[in-house]
Amino acid sequence: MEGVDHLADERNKAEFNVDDMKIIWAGSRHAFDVSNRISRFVATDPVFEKSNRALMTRKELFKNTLKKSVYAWKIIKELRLSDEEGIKLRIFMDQPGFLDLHWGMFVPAIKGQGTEEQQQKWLSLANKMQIIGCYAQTELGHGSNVQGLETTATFDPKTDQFIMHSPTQTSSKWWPGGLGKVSTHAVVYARLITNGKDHGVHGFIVQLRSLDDHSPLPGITIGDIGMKFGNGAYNSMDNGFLMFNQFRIPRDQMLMRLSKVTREGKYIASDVPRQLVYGTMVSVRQTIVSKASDALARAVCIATRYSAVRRQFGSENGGIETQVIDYKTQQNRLFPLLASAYAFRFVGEWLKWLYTDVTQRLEASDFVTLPEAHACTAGLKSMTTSATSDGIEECRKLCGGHGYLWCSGLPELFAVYVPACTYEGDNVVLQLQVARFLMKTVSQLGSGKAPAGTTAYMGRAQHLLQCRSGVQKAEDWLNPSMVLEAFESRALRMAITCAKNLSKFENQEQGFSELLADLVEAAIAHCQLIVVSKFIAKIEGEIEGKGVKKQLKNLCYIYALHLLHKHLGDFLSTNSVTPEQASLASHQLRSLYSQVRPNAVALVDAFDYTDHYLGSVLGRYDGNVYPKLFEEALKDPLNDSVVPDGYHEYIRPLIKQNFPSAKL
Ligand SMILES: CC/C=C\C/C=C\C/C=C\C/C=C\C/C=C\C/C=C\C=C\C(=O)SCCNC(=O)CCNC(=O)[C@H](O)C(C)(C)COP(=O)(O)OP(=O)(O)OC[C@H]1O[C@@H](n2cnc3c(N)ncnc32)[C@H](O)[C@@H]1OP(=O)(O)O
Ligand SMILES: Cc1cc2nc3c(=O)[nH]c(=O)nc-3n(C[C@H](O)[C@H](O)[C@H](O)COP(=O)(O)OP(=O)(O)OC[C@H]3O[C@@H](n4cnc5c(N)ncnc54)[C@H](O)[C@@H]3O)c2cc1C
Repeated sequence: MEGVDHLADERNKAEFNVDDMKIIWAGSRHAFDVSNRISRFVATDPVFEKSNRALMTRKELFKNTLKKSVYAWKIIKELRLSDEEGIKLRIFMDQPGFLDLHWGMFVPAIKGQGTEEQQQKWLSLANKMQIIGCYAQTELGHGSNVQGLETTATFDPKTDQFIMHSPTQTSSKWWPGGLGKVSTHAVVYARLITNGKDHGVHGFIVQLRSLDDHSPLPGITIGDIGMKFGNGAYNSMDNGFLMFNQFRIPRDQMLMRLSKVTREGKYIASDVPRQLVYGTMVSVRQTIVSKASDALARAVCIATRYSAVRRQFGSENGGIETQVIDYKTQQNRLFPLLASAYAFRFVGEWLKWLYTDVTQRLEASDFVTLPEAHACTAGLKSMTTSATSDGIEECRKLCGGHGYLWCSGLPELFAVYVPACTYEGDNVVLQLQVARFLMKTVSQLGSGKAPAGTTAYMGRAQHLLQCRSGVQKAEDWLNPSMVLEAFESRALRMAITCAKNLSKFENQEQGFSELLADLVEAAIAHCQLIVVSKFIAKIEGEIEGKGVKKQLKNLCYIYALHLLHKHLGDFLSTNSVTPEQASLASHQLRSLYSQVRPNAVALVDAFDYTDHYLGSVLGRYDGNVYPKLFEEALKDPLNDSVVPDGYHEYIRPLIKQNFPSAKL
């Protein structure tokens, strides 16, 4: 029934004020207002219609993305939207495209690595979108191993230019978003060579296409790398390839904030760590964590609303059947994902703070917290994107058969989201960076240098290696210090075991290679501890709103205890908990599920997503699922005619068995 709220009963059950929770989810009243206003604006503007994109050809989809992106930019300029509003507009537009890379990587790379002069020149063009840029780092042969990139930038002192060259097929740039068809410029990462000496990978601003007719400049071969996973989905993006044939750029287009090449060809390295050349990746990894909570929340919102609408079994005497959300199995799969969405939100907020702090320190030439910022952004990017990808797929299964329909919104969400496990650093490669950081921290224990920040717990190694969990009854698992201690002792013991095993090898690098799998597990345990501890810090802080804190506490303990349950092997093998304590945790978890159940729909309403953004018949706000599924089915082009195209050619001859005789 149109206009009826089929989920009204669910909403009436809520034991907290949803509007207050919306503010907590958004981060502040101001952030909520911006998000709410921009999402409604996008939802009502026909240019941002997206329901038809799965049926578009690649070319149509690409052109449609251009149209939306340019329209978004026009709105940003005409309405004088702030940066915050502009970012929200792009998010709610919900179609990956060149704007993401221009604003998300090209501009930040110039800001982070360009001199004041370079920033003035290039940012004034980029900020007005008079040039469009992308981030060209990955090559056909190397992505993870940035030091293995092959593209060269050789200084020619005669002409005061760099010669950009792709010496092999594998040195072709391959993957950069926006490169294939749109970008006029790129920040290109290449090996800097002066006087025959290789100084490693540096960034260069390179013009790729004519600003008059968009044709590639002579010496440049460029194109799109082809279709990617899923219909619609990430195929709106022109990920590209690029080869240079002795292509020349002026010397002042090397990004020279971190190191310089003089007119004479002298290389001057500054005294800042060389890793700052990777700074753009660190900044994007930080934003990806908040985006993980967004994507997971979308999937969970769809699965929760649909689970409340969907009924199967349990009818007595022809009465009403059971809502599938009432099955404990459904709750055991769904509620930890709901809790994870909130957990990633709060750790994302904290990571933003950490990133801002390290940026300010770097400006004051304080590099002390850089390794921790790198480890946290890498590890949390890895952990949250892996959990979110798995979570979206789980939500699809939670919606049964209808979850597999395109109009559930879940297949496309998965297809767009899953490459997050790969871009900005393969998730395993990133956890290995965390593992290196942990091994270094462990090796310094007892040296008088106290571990700080997220590894401060390692400073209590003596206690954490010996302690036994004090949990005696199920409710003890609602005690923050008991939960934290279990996670800390598990993480520390896993790290120390790795360090001990490493020390058995004469050659540390060989040992590291042998122990890769264990090291990744230890890194994940450390990252999960960070997320749990930041959630606990959140619920221990001031939280306004009727009943809000209680809900967040429930979600926090669901998050922690489901991890304990999922990684029980780690907790038991490190003696961080006993089997009896683990079974008390399962008991507590079931009780928490019962407390969340009446609040589940309201907890996903707090995300404040519009039906446009969700793009899901199953997740509609009004729960009016079945008539809308029919409407969607009838829109399919196969239903344009009752008798399908091909009937006379194939079906009729088959039925009548009168096809021409086959010849061998
Ligand atoms: C109007 C519209 C408005 C707005 C639009 C707005 C917003 C959009 C915003 C953002 C976009 C958001 C989401 C993205 C969406 C889509 C995706 C699109 C783009 C994707 C782009 C990419 O993928 S770019 C390419 C990414 N590539 C990688 O990530 C490569 C991964 N590899 C590496 O990072 C490194 O090579 C390595 C870290 C794995 C190893 O490096 P190496 O130099 O070999 O290092 P080691 O020898 O191992 O270590 C040396 C020491 O250096 C330390 N280290 C390494 N990296 C860093 C670092 N980054 N920072 C600090 N320190 C670092 C390392 O730990 C070692 O330390 P030691 O102490 O041990 O010596
Ligand atoms: C949708 C999308 C958008 C992208 N956009 C951009 C962009 O805009 N700009 C850009 O420059 N790049 C971009 N990329 C490229 C991306 O950054 C790389 O694909 C990514 O960094 C992974 O590198 P790779 O492809 O070389 O993977 P590989 O490193 O080849 O990984 C293959 C396998 O090897 C494993 N592996 C690799 N090294 C190790 C190791 N040391 N130890 C253990 N296991 C290892 C990995 O875990 C993985 O299982 C994009 C990629 C995608 C999918």
